[in-house]
Amino acid sequence: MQGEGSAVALAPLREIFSSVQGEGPYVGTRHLFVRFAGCNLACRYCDTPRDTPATCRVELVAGRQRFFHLPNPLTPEEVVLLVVNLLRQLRHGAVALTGGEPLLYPTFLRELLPALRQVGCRIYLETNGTLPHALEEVVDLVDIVAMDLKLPSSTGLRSYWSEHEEFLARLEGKEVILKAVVSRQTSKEEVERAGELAEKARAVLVLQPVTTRDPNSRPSGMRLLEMQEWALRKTSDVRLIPQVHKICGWL
Ligand SMILES: C[S@@+](CC[C@H](N)C(=O)[O-])C[C@H]1O[C@@H](n2cnc3c(N)ncnc32)[C@H](O)[C@@H]1O
Ligand SMILES: Nc1nc2[nH]cc(C(=O)O)c2c(=O)[nH]1
Ligand code: SF4
Ligand SMILES: [Mg+2]
Repeated sequence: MQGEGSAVALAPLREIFSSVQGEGPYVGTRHLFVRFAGCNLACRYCDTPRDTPATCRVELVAGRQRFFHLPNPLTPEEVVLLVVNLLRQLRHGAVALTGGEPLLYPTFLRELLPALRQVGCRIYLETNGTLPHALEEVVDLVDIVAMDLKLPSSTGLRSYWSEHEEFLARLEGKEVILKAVVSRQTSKEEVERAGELAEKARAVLVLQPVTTRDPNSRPSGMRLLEMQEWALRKTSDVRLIPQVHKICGWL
């Protein structure tokens, strides 16, 4: 998103806050979350609003869940100042870029990330793995990529296997976490395909049970064990990890 006649990149954000990483192998680590607004997908299970809010809510004191609000869109400089204010208060393992879909804003990220790296924090990118060209623009500026594998059984969308393959091809040498949200309807074929991709990418595969009030969508504990076994026939590191922040009451 470009401002009128300005060279500065702008992006709409939803929130900036300090919390405990609730997903994947870094669960339990303190991360500084920067959540972009807007997404190119519409996963059935998504727990994040799809709109672009008029303002971005920002924590003043890391982790206290007390916010001030800034009008969207923001500039990279503003985001650096807001993030540095929180990083100065408390050690964080990484700045976690999420959304919405952060890779909708590659120009903004190219201006934001070098400044964040200068303050010495690792960059953790949470992404839906469907925008390989946008990834190409920023891959040198991120340290850890947590890439979702979008399974039709849980997203309710078409499959994105070819985009995922193109995306992974650009992640050589990066730390990659593959994450698949699974539901009661997730098939053996989908899980095996996810395992094959993880094996090819030499990445850990996280099977993340969908968080839902719908008992017909929630996979049973036994079904999750079965899914793990299906995936373990294809790759060696398969972990069953729910969204811990929703269990523990963290943002
Ligand atoms: C909100 S998305 C934003 C980043 C990116 N768009 C993506 O999908 O990875 C962040 C993570 O939350 C997960 N997620 C969202 N809603 C969920 C739910 N109801 N149950 C389990 N995981 C969910 C997504 O699968 C993704 O791994
Ligand atoms: N605590 C916490 N951990 C998270 N890991 C990934 C998240 C996301 O929404 O991208 C998330 C989130 O929203 N909160
Ligand atoms: S890609 Fe991520 S942000 Fe977009 S709808 Fe799916 S889960 Fe939500
Ligand atoms: Mg979340």
